[in-house]
Amino acid sequence: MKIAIGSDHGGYGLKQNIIKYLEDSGYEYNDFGTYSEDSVDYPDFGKKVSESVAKGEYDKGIVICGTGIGISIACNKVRGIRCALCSDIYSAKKAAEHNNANIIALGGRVLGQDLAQAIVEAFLSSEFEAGRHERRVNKIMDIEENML
Ligand SMILES: O=C(CO)[C@H](O)[C@H](O)[C@H](O)COP(=O)(O)O
Repeated sequence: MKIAIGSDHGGYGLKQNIIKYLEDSGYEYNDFGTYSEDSVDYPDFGKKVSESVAKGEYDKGIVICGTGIGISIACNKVRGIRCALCSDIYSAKKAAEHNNANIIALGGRVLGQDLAQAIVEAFLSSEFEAGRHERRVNKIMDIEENML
C-alpha cells in the first residue's frame, strides 16, 4: 500500500512520528511536506496529498495540522476525496469500513503519539465493507457531481 502524507507546521512533529511508524511497519510512502516547524498554510499541503490520492498515485493519505480541522476541510474540496478527521481508533476503523475514506486527518496539537499511531494503524488496516455502505458513499459522491 502506497501512502501520501503531509502536514502544516502544527502537524510537523506528529508527522515525523507517523513517518517513523510507516517505515517500521514497511509501508511505502511519500512525504509531501512541510519539512520544518516554520509557519506555512495547511491548504497547500492538504491539496498536494489530496491530488496525489485522487489521481491514484497513492492508495491512502494522512494529513495533519494543529487540530486536523482546517486540513481536512481543504482535502474534502478535492474531487474524489473522502477525508475523515479522527481522534479515536473506532472512528478511524469505521472511516475505512463504512465511509471508504481515502484520507485520514489528525490533530498534531490534539493527539498523543501512541494514540495517533494506533489511529493510523486502524485506518490503514481496515477495508471498505461495501454492501449498504456503498449506496451511501455513492450518494456522497453524487452530491459532489451535482454541486451548485
Ligand atoms: O486546523 C487548523 C486551522 O483550522 C490548524 O490547527 C492550523 O495548524 C493552525 O491554524 C495553525 O495555527 P498557527 O497559530 O498559525 O500555528
